[in-house]
Amino acid sequence: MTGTAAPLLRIRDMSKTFPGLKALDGVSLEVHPGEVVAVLGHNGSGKSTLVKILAGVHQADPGAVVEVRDATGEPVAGPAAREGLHFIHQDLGLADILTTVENLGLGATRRGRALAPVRGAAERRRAQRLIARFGAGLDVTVPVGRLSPAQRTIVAIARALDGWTRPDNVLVLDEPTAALHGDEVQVLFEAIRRVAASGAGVVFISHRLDEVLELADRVVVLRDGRVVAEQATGELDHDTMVTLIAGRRISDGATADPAATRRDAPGAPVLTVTGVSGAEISDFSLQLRAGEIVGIGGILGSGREQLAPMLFGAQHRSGGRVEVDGRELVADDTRAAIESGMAYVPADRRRRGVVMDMSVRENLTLPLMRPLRRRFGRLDGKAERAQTRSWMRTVGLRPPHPEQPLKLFSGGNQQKVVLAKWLRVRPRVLLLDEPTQGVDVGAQAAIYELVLAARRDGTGVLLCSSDTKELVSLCDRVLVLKDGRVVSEVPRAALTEERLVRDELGLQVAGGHIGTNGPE
Ligand SMILES: Nc1ncnc2c1ncn2[C@@H]1O[C@H](COP(=O)(O)OP(=O)(O)OP(=O)(O)O)[C@@H](O)[C@H]1O
Repeated sequence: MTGTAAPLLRIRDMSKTFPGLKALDGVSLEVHPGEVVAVLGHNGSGKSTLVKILAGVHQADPGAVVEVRDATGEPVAGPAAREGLHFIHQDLGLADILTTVENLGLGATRRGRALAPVRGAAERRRAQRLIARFGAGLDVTVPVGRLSPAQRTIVAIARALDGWTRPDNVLVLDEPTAALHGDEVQVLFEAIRRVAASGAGVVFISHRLDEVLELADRVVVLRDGRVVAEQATGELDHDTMVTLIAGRRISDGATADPAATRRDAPGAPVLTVTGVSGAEISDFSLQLRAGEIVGIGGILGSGREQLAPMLFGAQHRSGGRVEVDGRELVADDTRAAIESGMAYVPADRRRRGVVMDMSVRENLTLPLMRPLRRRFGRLDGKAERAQTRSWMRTVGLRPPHPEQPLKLFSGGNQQKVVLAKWLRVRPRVLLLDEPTQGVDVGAQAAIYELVLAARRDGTGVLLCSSDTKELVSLCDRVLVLKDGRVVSEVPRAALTEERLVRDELGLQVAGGHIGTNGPE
């Protein structure tokens, strides 16, 4: 709905200059009551910077105007204006060492109950109720740092909505669905629609264009910090949005066909997993061959999120065997896994993928220095810099500044560095967890190309993804997990999104509508 009422939020002429870079350049934007406005743009286009300025994390350059009004059109000033804006940031802003109960308690703190002690059972029940609204059953008493990315997203959403006080507020969500499965996304969308229907305004940032088409009334497209388009969603389709974001026509990579890029039939087994068990995983077995991409699908809690870290040794496994090229790996030993030729690109890049204070060059070089060593063990700086430049071009890093610490890059650009870092070592086995989470359509296509190239080189790829479109695009076959066990194996010929969703949810074939996707 695009109301004619006065906007709840009006931004005019917002710019932001970081040293050597103009991240925002004269951005203007309005959000009306009941309206969902999507802000789109390539990685590094300035979306998060805009959100961080609204949240008071960064200060805009002089001259910017931000007006917050209530439903009667009256301007709201000072702290009340800030209280009228609620945020879910890309990094979720949770305290990892605190439990869900305590993180939700922090929400209470903001609303003036700072000194109220966390009242054991009552607070726990309140936390469980809030979380249950999002269809998630999670242990609200363990530190949030031990939850999966999707579970943490749900805690952040519950916290933002718990802080909701008035219908004329504005909810700002920066890529809230990046770690969520389709089913969980629908739960979130229902919550967002309820918020908008009550008269609030919503700003929604996402790279998932189908979701934008489904949820948003209007899109505002940023390119290199400027607004380059503003249009009602009803006038747009997927391809037009891709073109507006990239500034040119590109494929979004969703049509990648692994069969077309196959060099040979898959080779010898590179990864053999037998009867592996651990948290949320029971008796998992798999044989992954050289030059094969095997997908792992499953909803939140299916075990999908635990599998890759468990095989890599980053998460405890209580039984079973993992062999790379026929050699057994010691459980829970990531160093042994790396030495065996295994590489792992985690979903949660901020915590496990990279060293944020190090530069792009250092992060890229870190896992494999041997080829760059010269006499007396010194690194060949020239070769290192050339290699860094080449990888930056390959993944389209923006801005192309090899010496800049990783923490100063946008989320999507950080993801590109994590991927490049592990592809550089040419692993035997590549474990990918949500590899395109948070990356823009152009980078997604580039990442798919890199994964297919790794496979052509004989790498065995295990692709764990909540994105069924991604699994269908890339995989030779997909194993679907449910309640920690493999419930189906879908070969390439039978691979469709509908089939995967059906298996992931454990749905029965109903009236021939679902599951009529050809032979197995
Ligand atoms: N603290 C900072 N210092 C220097 N540059 C920064 C800082 N924060 C962000 N930038 C730069 O500002 C630009 C905009 O980043 P921003 O995080 O807003 O992008 P984004 O559109 O949210 O990208 P993504 O889709 O990858 O999340 C990027 O080039 C980024 O490297």
